[in-house]
Amino acid sequence: MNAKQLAAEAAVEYVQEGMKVGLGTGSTAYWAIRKLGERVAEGLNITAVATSRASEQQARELGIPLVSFGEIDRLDVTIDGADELDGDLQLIKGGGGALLREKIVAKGSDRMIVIADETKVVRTLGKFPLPVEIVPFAWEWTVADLAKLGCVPELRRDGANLYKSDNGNYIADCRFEIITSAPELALALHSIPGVVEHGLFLGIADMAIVGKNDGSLEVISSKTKP
Ligand SMILES: O=C(CO)[C@H](O)[C@H](O)COP(=O)(O)O
Repeated sequence: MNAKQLAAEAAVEYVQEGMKVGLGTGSTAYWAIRKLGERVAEGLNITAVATSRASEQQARELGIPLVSFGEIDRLDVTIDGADELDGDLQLIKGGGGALLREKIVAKGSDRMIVIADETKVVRTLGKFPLPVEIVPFAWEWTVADLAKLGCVPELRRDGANLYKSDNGNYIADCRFEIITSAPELALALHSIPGVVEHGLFLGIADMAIVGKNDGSLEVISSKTKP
């Protein structure tokens, strides 16, 4: 079993009968959805919402019952991957382009469990370019404003075209040398009108389950969330 699958399957053990579950996006979340599908096939009764069209399709194929956001007001748990995480459970997400939906779903969950392999754990965030979802309108100005924050922003591409998120927006991948204060950066990003959301997840994750290549698991718990 690879390290991503190991972490994902350990996280799925936290899902109990009757729970409302947020399904993450990406190659690690894929394994969690797969395992959840197995448990549903064995009789586990849950409902779920997905953070991307890709995860929604996977869940449908596996027979995981999906509900609309109008039918529920909160989720019990969300299981999702990350591009980087530090020891304080600050995350960079959005490598798969789903950061806005992922943040909405994670913030609407009583518990967010991050699943990752050990390569995602860093001392300081910033090596992975920070994904920022921006509206297409006047994107040139938004990208110029992002550059003023000390990064090199690059609009994500999808072959010959600009990449569009499930929400119809662009993603600017912002290359910082290092992110010295993620909370300050988050505030600065939200002050730019064309920014819809950014991939810094601060004070949102409750625990991370990290799979290692030697087959072991490390659990990092939040020091700030009760
Ligand atoms: O934030 C995400 C998608 O928007 C993913 O969780 C993140 O990119 C990690 O992906 P993977 O598990 O494939 O490494």
